[in-house]
Amino acid sequence: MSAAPGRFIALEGGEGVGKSTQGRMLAEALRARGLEVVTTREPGGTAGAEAIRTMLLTTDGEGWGARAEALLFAAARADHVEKLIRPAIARGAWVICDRFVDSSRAYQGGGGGLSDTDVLDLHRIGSEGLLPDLTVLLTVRPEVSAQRLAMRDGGAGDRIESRGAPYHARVAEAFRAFAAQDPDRFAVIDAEGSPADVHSRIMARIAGFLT
Ligand SMILES: Nc1ncnc2c1ncn2[C@@H]1O[C@H](COP(=O)(O)OP(=O)(O)OP(=O)(O)O)[C@@H](O)[C@H]1O
Ligand SMILES: Cc1cn([C@H]2C[C@H](O)[C@@H](COP(=O)(O)O)O2)c(=O)[nH]c1=O
Repeated sequence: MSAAPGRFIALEGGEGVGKSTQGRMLAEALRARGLEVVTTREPGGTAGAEAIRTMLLTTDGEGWGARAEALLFAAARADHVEKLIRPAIARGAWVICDRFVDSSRAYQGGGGGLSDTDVLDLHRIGSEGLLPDLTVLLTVRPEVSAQRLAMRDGGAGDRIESRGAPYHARVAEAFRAFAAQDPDRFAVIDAEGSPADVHSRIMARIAGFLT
């Protein structure tokens, strides 16, 4: 009998919607079933990608133009995919990634103005176009995420989180559009309500991968 296949699940959405919380809960639920689970995040997940994360998100210095920013995210992702994500999937692990290429499409594309074709070209070159088996898009009303962020860290955001409401509205709209274009890959989950409620909604969408 061949080993169960590895799976690649990405959690996506705007700032403070609960991706990290749900990633932890999902990992715990899958480990309880005896599965190997690798949790990781973007930008980051490898030493090189974490170094790029610091360059991208700390508020020192003059910041990056939209194209340089997109290239840096793609470079971080290339290292992450090559060194951590592909090897984990190949040995049969479940990879749960807090953000992946759809964040680049939504932030650098929808928010920053790059075309979706350009963002996907960078992903093709950097990561051979790897896509998650399932992208869980968590959605909440902006006032709910603002309240969660205020409770978590007083709303003190990093360089990208601190961009204004119009930028984040474009990001949210881009995520919605990508999910509508690709309903087989995206599961859009209402992320309002308790963490346990949201977790149950996610587990219901993951069920097909567990049989
Ligand atoms: N369903 C929920 N109800 C209430 N609070 C929540 C819920 N889920 C997460 N939180 C809280 O909201 C805050 C943001 O959650 P979390 O850090 O998981 O979001 P995130 O999407 O990973 O954020 P970021 O975009 O900054 O990475 C945390 O303080 C967390 O404890
Ligand atoms: C992967 C990725 C991320 N971003 C942005 C989104 C957030 O503002 C930060 C990451 O911070 P988090 O607290 O870990 O969510 O980076 C982006 O603009 N493009 C991307 O590809």
